Order: sequence, then structure tokens, then C-alpha cells
Amino acid sequence: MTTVTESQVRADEQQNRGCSRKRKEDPRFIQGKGNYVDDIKLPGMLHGDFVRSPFAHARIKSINKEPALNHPGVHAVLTAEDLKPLNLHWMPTLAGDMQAVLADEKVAFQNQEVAMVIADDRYIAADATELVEVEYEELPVLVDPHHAMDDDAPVIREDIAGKKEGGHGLRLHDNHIFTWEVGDKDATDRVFDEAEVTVKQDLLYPRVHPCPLETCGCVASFDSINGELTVHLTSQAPHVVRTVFSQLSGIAESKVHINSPDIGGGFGNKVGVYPGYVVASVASIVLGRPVKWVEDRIENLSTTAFARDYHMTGELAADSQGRIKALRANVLADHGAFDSCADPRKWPAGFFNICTGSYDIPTAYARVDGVYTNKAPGGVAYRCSFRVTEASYLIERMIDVLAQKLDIDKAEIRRRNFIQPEQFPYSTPLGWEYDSGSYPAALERVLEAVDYEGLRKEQAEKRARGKLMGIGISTFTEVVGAGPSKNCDILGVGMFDSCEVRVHPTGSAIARFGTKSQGQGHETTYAQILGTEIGISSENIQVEEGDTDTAPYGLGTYGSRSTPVGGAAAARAGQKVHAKAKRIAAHLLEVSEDDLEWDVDRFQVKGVPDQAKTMTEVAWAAYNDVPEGMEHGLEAVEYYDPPNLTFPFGAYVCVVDIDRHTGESHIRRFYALDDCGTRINPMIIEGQIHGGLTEGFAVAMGQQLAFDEAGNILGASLMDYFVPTAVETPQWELDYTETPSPHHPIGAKGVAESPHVGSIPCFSNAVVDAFAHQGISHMNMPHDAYRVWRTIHELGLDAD
Ligand code: PCD
Ligand SMILES: [Cu+]
Repeated sequence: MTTVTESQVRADEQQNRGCSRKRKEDPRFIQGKGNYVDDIKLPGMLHGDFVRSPFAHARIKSINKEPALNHPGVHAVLTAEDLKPLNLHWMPTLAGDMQAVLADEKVAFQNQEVAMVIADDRYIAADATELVEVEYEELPVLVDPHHAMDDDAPVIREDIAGKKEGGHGLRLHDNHIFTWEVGDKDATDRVFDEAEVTVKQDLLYPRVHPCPLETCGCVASFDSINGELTVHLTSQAPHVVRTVFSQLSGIAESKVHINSPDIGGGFGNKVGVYPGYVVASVASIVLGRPVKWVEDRIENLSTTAFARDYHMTGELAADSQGRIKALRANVLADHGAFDSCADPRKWPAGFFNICTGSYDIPTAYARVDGVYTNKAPGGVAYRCSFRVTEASYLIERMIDVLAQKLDIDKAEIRRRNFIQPEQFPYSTPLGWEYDSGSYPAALERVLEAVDYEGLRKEQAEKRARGKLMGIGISTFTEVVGAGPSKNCDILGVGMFDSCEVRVHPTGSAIARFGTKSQGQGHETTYAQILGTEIGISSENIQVEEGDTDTAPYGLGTYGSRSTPVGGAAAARAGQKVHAKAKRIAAHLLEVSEDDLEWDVDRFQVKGVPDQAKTMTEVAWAAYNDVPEGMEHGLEAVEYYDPPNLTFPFGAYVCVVDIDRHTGESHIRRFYALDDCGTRINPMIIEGQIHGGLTEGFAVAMGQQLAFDEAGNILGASLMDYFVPTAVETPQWELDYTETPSPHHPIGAKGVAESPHVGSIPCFSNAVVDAFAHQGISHMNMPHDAYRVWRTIHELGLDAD
């Protein structure tokens, strides 16, 4: 009895896996001691700022740098002409396309980078950008992707005009990028032809932006004596950047040093390589001084990677009982002027083929066509594992559309279609193998928690009185943790991830990873994973990421891959340390390994708990008393290539009251149950879910990057772009179930994106549900007050 309690006390003191311990990184963040790129100041550092195009599509007739060069404090003005001799005026994108680093003879989106002014400080640089005289000849502008493939559409990319092959296969038009098809088209068509019921709906997922609080930036510093390039940069994937920089510049990868310091939010915006990084690096090489480039808010919103812009048509075929027989999805994807979508190389539409969701749909087919338009490039996974948000929106909206058509309750139709727990591992018709899930239980738990029956009764009463109340449900499945390297790579590098851990003589440790936290709390949670495996406290394990000189190679943090891949590497590296420690302990105790048992932080002789060696003792011995033939030291390295992705899921309910005079939505309740398998730090998970739900609320209720007919971006500042504060943000109610991943070493799945992926359709479903009795089955996002009011007004519901 006493020993159990006593080891429990020791386990609690370690604050390892499962403990809601406070975040180790927070003392520095909350005391203003974080170190962000813009905090870095090097001796002799200069500052760059871009001259950007006012037009969305125009030919550059001439550029006159002289007036800017004559301005005091200006050191250089770089244009595409200056980069040409170095062959750096274009750069390859992650999607197999090329992107202009500085506009080469023409511009193809508003605010495109045309020249960089490098000056003594940021203010001089900004002033001097206005002195650079650029003569433009305007060209016809293509804004609407639906007209991209018209015969008379303006050709956006003259550099590849007439090319029949792109980075992802055949091109059908000069503005066409790729067609991506998955599933069985003929079989799907046949099911639709014979189906009792079919529904079809156009769904616009507008262009939005991840909008991290810290914008993108870098400080590039070239050491001409040793030929080494150091770049401090806001990257979610520093090692990939190092490889790209080495390939672009011809500098040996060992002489390229990329360092991502603290990052103030990434959300997918900081995955790609931006022109600013390249031009600042060139400027540093040319001028022999460090050069800093940091975007302002408008530059961030209007030029660095956007997300979504998916113009989708969803179709379901079902029987009269609402059992789905087939799904068909057609998507037109607006990728802007260059295809710099950040997806694993072989996945031009990301993981959009998760669009069959949590449902047992026997037959399916999806097609995505990417096109060029005169908009900024991007296509990043804004809190979503590569187009999963779009997929989840499609299926969660479509199942509601079907429910309304058949007049079946929206919870009931989900019940009738769920993949059942005993069907896992489950193979989907579009190619995934879901590792585990327990969907019906999650839904029932949530319905009970919110008193779903009661809410429906209340809604009926309110409707009778002319009031608008909506109940939204979303029962989504996410796919996170890319990997497996056999089908996921970035520029040819397989998507494994890594952990290196070293236990010091006195029993504390340092661990380094190939991922990169942007606020997620990796310094805490990785330490907790390692702590449990090794048997030392998370407090005594220092976690480092982001410096490519010291961290092992890894593919970075996005797509909620850190826990599924980096976390797995941590667990396995910890297990390797444990195995060696056990041999040392056996040697110290003079017994065979088989006679030892593990208890929280020590090896003890079976049945004789007094004879034990703690990890602190073992660590010391690793440096002075190891068994014969064993190397000294106590460390391990793991490069983990996951056998599959992980499939977290959830069940959400949203209750909204809509004011029929103003169109304003009040989210009265939002109940979110998430299942991410084994939970490492419940408090961090709660924070991640709050963040994801808030960003989901932002997207569904207000975010949009809109353009006018001339391709001018509308509202690219925080005056217009909706970033909810505590004032607008609803109160979240959280819950969980725990279905471990069968293939992850400790059963953990990712969690950070799930609330975003799952909540957006839930908000939409709630808003639409408020109008269901009026025959409305879909409304496009964002559901801001004006747009909702327009629907109310068209229906005449605001009369009196
Ligand atoms: N089971 C479990 C899971 C998880 N966790 C935790 O949580 C977190 C998270 O995780 P994950 O899910 O794995 O993820 P990651 O990878 O780490 O991260 C990423 C994500 O994350 C999120 N979140 C966040 N937060 C913050 N603060 N910030 C940021 O920026 C951010 N971002 C966002 C995004 S967008 Mo993408 O990139 O789009 O794709 S993707 C993303 C960490 O800490 C971890 O550890 C735990 O605990 N448990
Ligand atoms: Cu995505």
C-alpha cells in the first residue's frame, strides 16, 4: 500500500505526461523576455523594405532607382535585373512551380515585390521606396477563378505559356495549374444515376489569411571571410529552409545557418520561403553587412500566404432513410499568380481526400482543378493539415443539406452514417486508413451534455414566435502527422522527424528536435514525454528547437505533426535511453536485467524495492562506472518515420441566436468534445482548443480577403480583417474522450488543428439551421451581421 502511494507521489512530483503543469516557456514570454526576429540587432545592420506593385496585373516598362539611391542613408536598390546574374530572380516553390523573387518584367498581383531598398534604418528605407520610379503598363486583370480558363482570359504566367506540363501533371489552359482526381469516377456516377435521393450544393470557402500577430521577417548576415550565411528567420520549418537556401545559393549546407528564434504565431503562414528572405540574404552578400527585413501588417495580409479560396460543389447520393451511398466533390482552387501552395509534394490539393469524413460512404470521387489568377500566391494550411478544413466543411455542410432535404434530424442522420468503432482500422474510398475512432459515443455524450432534445423543443417554440435560433452539429475527423515518408515529402525530403536527447551526469537533460514551436508549448510537452520515458522530471529537461546548427534535421511544425511525429521520436529516444540505463542499473546492482523492475524514476530488484538505483544515480554512473564494453554517456537519437497518420476526431454543438433586425449572431453555447488519443498536457490541450475554436469562429463569422474587379485587395489591415478579441469570442465548453492511436508509440494524436477544422462547419451549420424552416439549406461564409441580415431581409423576416 505505502509503496504505491509513495511512487505516486514521486510520479506527481515529476510533472510528466498527463500532468497539467505550467508551461516552461511562459516566464520569458510574459515578462517580455522572448527573443523574436525583430529583437535581433547585429552590428552594422541595415534594413530592407519593398517597392510593391499598385496594380494586380501590369507590364513593367522601366525602373529608375536613381532618386532613391541619391537619398541619404540608402545603400542599395535591388531589382530583378540585379538578381539575374546570380540566377536568383526566380525561385522554386514547394508545389513544383516557380515564383518571381522580384517582379521580372511584369507584376501579377497587387503589392507584388518589385524592388528592395536597403538603408540605414527602416524609416529611411520606407521613404526611399517611394522615390523608386516604376513605369507600368496595365494589363487586363483576372480576379474570378471561374473565368480563368476562358478562351480570352488574360494569360497570367507568360513565363510558362504554352507549357503542357506543370509541377503536378497535365495543364489544360495557360492559366491551369493541375487537375487532381481521386476515387472511382465511373462507379460514383453509377451510384448517383440510380440513387433514390441526391443533393447538390455550391459551397464557397473564401480566401482567408492566418494572420499571426508577429508578421514574417528575417535578419540575414553573410560572413564573406568564411563564406557562411546566417539567417535568423520566422520559419516553422528551419531545416527545409536551410536545404532550399543551400540549393539556391550554391553555398554548402554546412555553411548555411538558419535560426528560428521565438515565433509569435505561425498558423501556416510561416511555412514557405518568401521573396523577402531571399532578397535580404542577397543584399547581405552584396553589401557585406547584416540586413533585416520585417513585414508590416498590410504586407503580411496582402502578400504572404493566404489560405483556402476553394470553390466547391458537393454532392451526396443516399437512400430515403438518409444512408449515404456516394459522395462527389468538384473543386476549383484559386492559387493566385504562382503555385506556392504548401503541401507535401505529391499532394497538390493536400489531404482534401479526407472529405468523406466520419461516415461510412462506400463510393466516392473528388476532383480539384488549380488555376492562376491575379492574386497573391499561397494556399497554406491555416490551422489545418493541408486542405482538411475545406474537406471537413464540405462533408459537414453536405450532410446537413441532405438531412434537410429528407427532413431527418441532423444528429440522427450522422448516427445512421457513422463508421462504427469495430470497423477500425477503416479504409476510406478515397484512400485513407483511419487508425482509430469512436464516433457514436462522442456524439451521444455531447448531445446529452447540451440537452439536444430540449434545445430542439426550444427552437420550435421560438420559431413559432418568429425568432431565429440555430443548432449546429459537426462530427468531424482530422488527419494529422505527415509522414509516412513513402508518400509524404517536401522537395524530396521525407517527412520524418527527429529527437536527440542527452542526459547529463547529474541527471538533468537536454533534448533537441527538428520541429519548431510557434507558441504551442513544445518546451513543456516534449519534456513531459521524455520525462515519463526516462524517469526524470520534465522540469529538468531543456528542450531546444529552431537552430539548424544544433537541432537534428526535421521537417518542422505544421499540420499538427509535432506530437504524432516529433512526439513519437521523443518517446522512442527516451526508450533508448531507458534501455541503456537499465543495463547500467543491472551492472550497479549486480543482478541480471531480467531481475529489475521499473518504478517511476528508478530500477529496483524485483521483490526487493530497497535495492534500487534511481535515474540520477544511473546518470552519474553512465559517466564513470559502465559495464565492461559499454560506451560512456547517456544519450539517444531517433529519426521517426510514422507508419500512418493519426486521425483525431470530435463532436461539436453550437447554439446561435440571431437578431432578426440587425443580423447579428450571438453564439449562446459552443460545446466541443475532442479526442486526440493519449493526452500529454491537458491544460495545453485546452489552450490549443480555445485557440483553434477562436480562429474557427473568426473564419466562419468574419474573415475574408476580398478583391475588387481591378484586383485591388480590400481590407488588408486589422481595421477590416476580423481578428476576434476576448470581447467577441464566445465562451467555450470543453470535453474529451480518449481513443489512443494504435500505431503511435504512446498513443497520442495531434490536437491543435482539430478545433479549427471541426468548428467552422459547426458555426455555419448553426447559422443555416436558424433558417432551415424557411427552406434555406446553405449560406456562404463569412456569416457577418450584414450578410446574415441580407438573408433575413430577402426572406422578409425583419418586417414589423
Ligand atoms: N495528444 C496531445 C496532442 C497535443 N498536445 C500538445 O498540444 C500542442 C499542439 O500539438 P499538435 O497538435 O501536435 O500540433 P503542433 O504540431 O505542435 O503544432 C502545429 C499546430 O499548432 C497550432 N497551434 C498554435 N498555437 C500557438 N500558440 N501558435 C501557433 O502559431 C499555433 N499554430 C497552430 C497550427 S496552424 Mo498549421 O501551421 O496551419 O498547418 S498546424 C498548427 C503541443 O504542445 C502538444 O504537445 C498534447 O498535450 N497532447
Ligand atoms: Cu488546409
